[in-house]
Amino acid sequence: MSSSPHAGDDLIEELNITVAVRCRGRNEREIRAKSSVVVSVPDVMGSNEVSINTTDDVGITAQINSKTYTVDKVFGPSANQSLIFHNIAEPLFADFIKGYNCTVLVYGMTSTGKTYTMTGDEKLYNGELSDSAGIIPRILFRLFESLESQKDDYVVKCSFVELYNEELKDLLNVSQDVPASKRLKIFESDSLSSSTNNVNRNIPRQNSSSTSTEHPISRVQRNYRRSLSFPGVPFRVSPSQQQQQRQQQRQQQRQQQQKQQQQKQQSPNQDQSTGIYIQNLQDFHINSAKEGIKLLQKGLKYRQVASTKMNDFSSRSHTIFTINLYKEHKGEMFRISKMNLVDLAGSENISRSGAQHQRAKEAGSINQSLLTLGRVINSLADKNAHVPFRESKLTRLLQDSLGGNTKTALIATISPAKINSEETCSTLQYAAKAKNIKNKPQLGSIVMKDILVKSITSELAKIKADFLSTKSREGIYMSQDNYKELTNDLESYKNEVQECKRVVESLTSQNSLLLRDKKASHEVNDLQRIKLQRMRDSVSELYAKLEEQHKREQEIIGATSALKTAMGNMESTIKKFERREHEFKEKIRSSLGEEFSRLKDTFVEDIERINQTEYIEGNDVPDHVNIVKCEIAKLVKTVQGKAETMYKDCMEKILLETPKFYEVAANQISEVETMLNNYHRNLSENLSDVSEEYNNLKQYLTEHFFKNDHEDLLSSHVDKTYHYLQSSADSLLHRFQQMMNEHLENNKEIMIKNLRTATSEVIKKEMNLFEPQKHKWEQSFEYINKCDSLNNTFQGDMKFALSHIKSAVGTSTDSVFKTINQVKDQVDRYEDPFLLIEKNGILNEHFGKMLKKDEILKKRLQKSISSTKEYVAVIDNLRSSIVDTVANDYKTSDDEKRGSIEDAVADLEDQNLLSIDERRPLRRTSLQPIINNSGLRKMKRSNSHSPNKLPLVQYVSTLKRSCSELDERYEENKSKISRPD
Ligand SMILES: Nc1ncnc2c1ncn2[C@@H]1O[C@H](COP(=O)(O)OP(=O)(O)OP(=O)(O)O)[C@@H](O)[C@H]1O
Repeated sequence: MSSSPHAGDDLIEELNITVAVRCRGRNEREIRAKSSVVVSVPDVMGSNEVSINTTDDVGITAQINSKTYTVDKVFGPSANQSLIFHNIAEPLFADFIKGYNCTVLVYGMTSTGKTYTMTGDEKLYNGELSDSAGIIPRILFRLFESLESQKDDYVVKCSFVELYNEELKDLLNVSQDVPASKRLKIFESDSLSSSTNNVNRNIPRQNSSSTSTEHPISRVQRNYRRSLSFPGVPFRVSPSQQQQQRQQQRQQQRQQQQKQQQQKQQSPNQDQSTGIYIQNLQDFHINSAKEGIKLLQKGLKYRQVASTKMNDFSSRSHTIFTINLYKEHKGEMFRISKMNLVDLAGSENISRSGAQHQRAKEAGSINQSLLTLGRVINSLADKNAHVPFRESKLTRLLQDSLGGNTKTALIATISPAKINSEETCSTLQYAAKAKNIKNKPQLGSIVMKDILVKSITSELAKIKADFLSTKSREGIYMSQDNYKELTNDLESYKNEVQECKRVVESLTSQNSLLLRDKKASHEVNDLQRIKLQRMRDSVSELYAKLEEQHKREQEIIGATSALKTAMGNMESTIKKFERREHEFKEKIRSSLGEEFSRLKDTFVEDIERINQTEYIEGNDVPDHVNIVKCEIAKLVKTVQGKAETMYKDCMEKILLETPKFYEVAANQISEVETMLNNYHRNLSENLSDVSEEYNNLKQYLTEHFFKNDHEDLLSSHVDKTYHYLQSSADSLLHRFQQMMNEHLENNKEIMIKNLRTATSEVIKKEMNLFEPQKHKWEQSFEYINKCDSLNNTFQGDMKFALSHIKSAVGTSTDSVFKTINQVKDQVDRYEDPFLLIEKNGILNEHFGKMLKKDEILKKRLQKSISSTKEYVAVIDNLRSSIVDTVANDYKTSDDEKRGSIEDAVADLEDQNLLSIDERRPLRRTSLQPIINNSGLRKMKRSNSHSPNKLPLVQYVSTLKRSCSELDERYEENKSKISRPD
């Protein structure tokens, strides 16, 4: 709904909304995120411009590319609460005291310090505010300071309303299950007057712009139950009291109608506008700042606050703390003014704030209402006919403050960090826009003192009655109904508490689960963000590549079109050249073709003739070669003969020496053989002696050794022993058993002694017999030694003989080698055949002749070839002359055509009309003298200076003349060549 103009507006001065920007320092989150500062503001204050660099540029470029917004005042991170209050709130406060309705709004992204600015630290320390106290507590203190310093009477009331998810809530009167009739509703004063029986409709609304309260008197009457001295403790009213009240109301309505009439007369320009108020919202009387602070604290306790990713204590609702002031005005009247202190919930990027479920719903609602507020600001700034106030409750509530009749100040709070730059830009944009909104501030309405006093008195009377009734019931301090209601309430509260506890428990467990989910989703989000960043990077890279590609394509397209044009030009030129070429070819073919072919044939014939004749005439080289061959053969034969002789000599010598050598060797071998035989015989003899002795020994040993009969000796001894034993036995026979051992013992030694003697005697005898054999045996050893020495001698003799043979063979070998070396030396001493040939006079003579003739032949050939080359060069020259001439002939248009003529000549060459022989390339330089001498050079020169002056016929005749000249020179050369030197 747009604010409609009213009669008398012309008299009211328009005033722009005061817009300030407050930029806090980077908070911990932003520092942790290493998000740079992109907002330029003064440290404290002193400028009205805010710049923000949304690009990645730095330095001067950053300054140039930054966006700048102009507002009324800018406060930096060092601006404290007191400074903000003095600069923004205090001027409005002065107006508020004067009787104007005022509004202070804080607007901005979440966590930028809206609540800090508006409320700050509201607690009291020894009855004093802290430095961090915000605007509301400071205003409350300032208000009572100011009021108490003045003599004027006053009444101060406060209300605190919250707009949460598009639902209004009285933060000072929080009760569960509020009946529908008691719910807060936004009303416009006109609609109220038509839809309700409220006494207010009959009360003159000198200024009905009050947003939270209708006319104070009606408010007093409607909310009579409220205690003035104990705000927040609601009183119940009995039906009889209600009846009584209704009667009083009706009476008062009548009185008010009369007063209204009077007031209209007093202030005809007032009460001209429509107003917004909240039905059922309770306001509480306060007598001091402390009471106000208590109300504020009570309301804040019920405010919707939650922890979000961006702010640990994020306000999830919009709140309006209203101070209503009834200030004595000209004795019997009181002027009503109000101060609306609005703390808006922060706009937030749901994906960044990590809001889910309830938080996301809240954020959606907040964003929606802020969006509407933005649209309202835009419409007002652009002075649109339609302003969408009705699109949200927030804008409806702020209808009087934006473009209405209040004095308004807007504080836009911003973050300096780059991560919030998008939201900061949006906030600044709205702030800058809001600066253009014009309000028409008007003084508040007036109420008669007696009405105010009466309403308060009646309210007090009700309270008093209540007290009296409770007192009369002894011990019961409130009415029975109230008591019952309270008991019921208490029961239901108990149940609710139990219920709540259970809910809290389940919510706590849910919360822990949700927190876990939140953490996980944060991690996922972080990953996604990184991925997104990477993708963004690659997309920007691709864009850059595309850009480059596009540039190249443009270049290629340009080049292609240039080429096409060039091709078109070339094609036309080629066509022209082709036509001219054709004509030229025809001319050349007809006029010069025959001449040149004739000339070419002549030269070819001549060259062949030269080739044939020069090699055949006087070619006696084979004869000389034959002679040389013969001489060489003779020499070879001589050498062979000498070699054979030498070989024969050598072989003869070898044959002579070899038999002698073998004779000596044979003699020596036979000597050795004789010696060998002698030795062998001696050895055999000795060995046969030895073998004989061996045989003898063997025979003895087998036949006689220990086989000699010594019976006599043995029998004598045995007999002796037998007799002795017999005698002993006989003597001892009787005492055999006693004396046997003694006897044997006694005779044992004797027996041994006897046996020993007998044995030694036997051995002695045997040894005597063995002695001759032993002697022979020892002799056989001598034979063996003899044999050995003989053998050694033989070996030595053999060695000697063999070494002799060896030396004899060595001598003969040496002599053979000597002979062979001699032969070799003789062969080596033969003369070098080449030297022989050198010395050979006949050979040398013939060789000389051959070389001489060869020289002559070469010279002749050289001359013939050079002459031929000259002729060919002349032809080449002629050809170029033709080219020049023809080119000159065609030089009528431009020089470029020369190329086509050259091509034509090349074509003629291809057709074999101009070239003599491909295998002999022509050089113009070698024919320079001829060309210089011929008339062609002159002709060429003259042509080059004066094109088109020599007609083709004239040229051909000159050509013919040159040809005949050439013929003459050729004949001359030919005769020179054929003439032998
Ligand atoms: N200028 C400032 N100086 C010191 N601290 C500040 C300032 N501004 C904000 N803060 C601090 O930043 C935190 C967030 O501020 P506050 O709750 O006021 O933000 P908000 O804009 O109200 O956020 P939301 O919209 O989520 O309610 C608080 O702890 C507050 O103390």
